[in-house]
This record gives sequence, C-alpha cells and structure tokens, in this order.
Amino acid sequence: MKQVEKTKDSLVTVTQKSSSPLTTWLVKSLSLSPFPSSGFFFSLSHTNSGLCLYLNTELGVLYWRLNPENYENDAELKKIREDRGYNYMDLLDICPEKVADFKEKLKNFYTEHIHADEEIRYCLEGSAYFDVRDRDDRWIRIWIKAGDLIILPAGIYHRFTLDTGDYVKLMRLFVGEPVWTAHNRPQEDHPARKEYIKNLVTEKVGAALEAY
Ligand SMILES: CSCCC(=O)C(=O)O
Ligand SMILES: [Fe+2]
Ligand code: NI
Repeated sequence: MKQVEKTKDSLVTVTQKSSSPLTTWLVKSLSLSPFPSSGFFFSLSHTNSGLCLYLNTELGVLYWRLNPENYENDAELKKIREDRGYNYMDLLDICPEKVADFKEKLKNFYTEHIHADEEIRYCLEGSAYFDVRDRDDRWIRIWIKAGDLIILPAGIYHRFTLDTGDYVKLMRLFVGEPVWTAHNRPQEDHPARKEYIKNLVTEKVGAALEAY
C-alpha cells in the first residue's frame, strides 16, 4: 500500500505492506529537518514485514523484540550480550531537557555517517527514527519503540533523529571500550565501509526490494 503525505517541507512517499514487529518505511523522497520541533510529522503506525526481512537479509541489520520493563534481569538480553561479546553497556536519555547542545547533537546524529563498529541500540522508553541506506542508496526509515533492539552493522550509512515525542531512552551496547566516532559520508575508502560492501556483494544475493 502506498501512502503519500504532504508535509511542510517535502512530499514523502512511503510503502507499507503487511504487519511485522518493527515499523519501517521506504522513504522515496524526504527532506526532513533534523529538528523535530521544526515540524516534520509522520502519523503512520503501520508495519512492513517485507521491509523488515529486507533490512535483515539484504542490509545486515539485526533486530530483537524484548521486554523493556525487564531489562535488568532479561535472560534473552543477557544471552545476546554474551553471544556477541557486548560487555559494555550504558543508558542514554535523548530529549531537549537532558542533552547539552541538543540541537547540535541532533544535527550530528542526523548527518549521514558510518562507524568502524556495530551500532547497537536498545530502546527502553520513548521512540525515535533510524534511517539506513539500502543497496540502491534509498533511505529506509526504522521507527524504534520501547522493546526494540537493533544492531546496525559496521560500515552501513545511517542517521538518527527523534520523532514528535521528542524523547527516547536508549541502552547502548559495545564490545570493549566504546568508540562512538561518526565518520560522515563519503567514506568509500574506510575499511569498515569496504568490508560492509564486500559482504553485501559476496555473501548475499541481491534481490529487488520490490520483491519483498
Ligand atoms: C544516540 S544513538 C543514534 C545516533 C547515532 O547514529 C550514533 O550515535 O552514532
Ligand atoms: Fe551512528
Ligand atoms: Ni553514530
């Protein structure tokens, strides 16, 4: 199902399909302001299992749905951390009241970038958007809500912003001492980018998004 929303700054086309746990949209055209307060509003809550699968099998984005109320004693979370070596953990509240230089931070988060390592975020409260680039350089918008744990692979182009709720509580996980350095696009010569592209090309068979 296609839905078109006319907003203050842009015309957005999103493709929605059947239901799945994680809400994602294929963003065809979007000139979204980095600042939630300056008014770009989605009011969609449909989900797309095809896109969810696509994120996983085609782009290497991993996803778990966990119980956010139980994060301190969650056996499933514990197992994920053990299996993947995530010994570092911290909690981060993102909202205008709690983040120093909020606008500046959001501007940086919303600048397309990669990391040398995975970006692991577990949403405990509130909600937010992660946009990731697909193989054809289209943005896929992921709406994370309480209970969503996502892992963006090293080298994937992405960006982040809050939604109109203006608040998210995130758990950040990492292997060893955390490195949050963002490398803004273009990064075609960055080793993590090269490795990501190599994996996309060699390990996966490219399938058209339209097929999902
Ligand atoms: C604060 S979590 C999301 C922003 C981001 O992409 C990052 O921190 O690298
Ligand atoms: Fe990031
Ligand atoms: Ni980052």
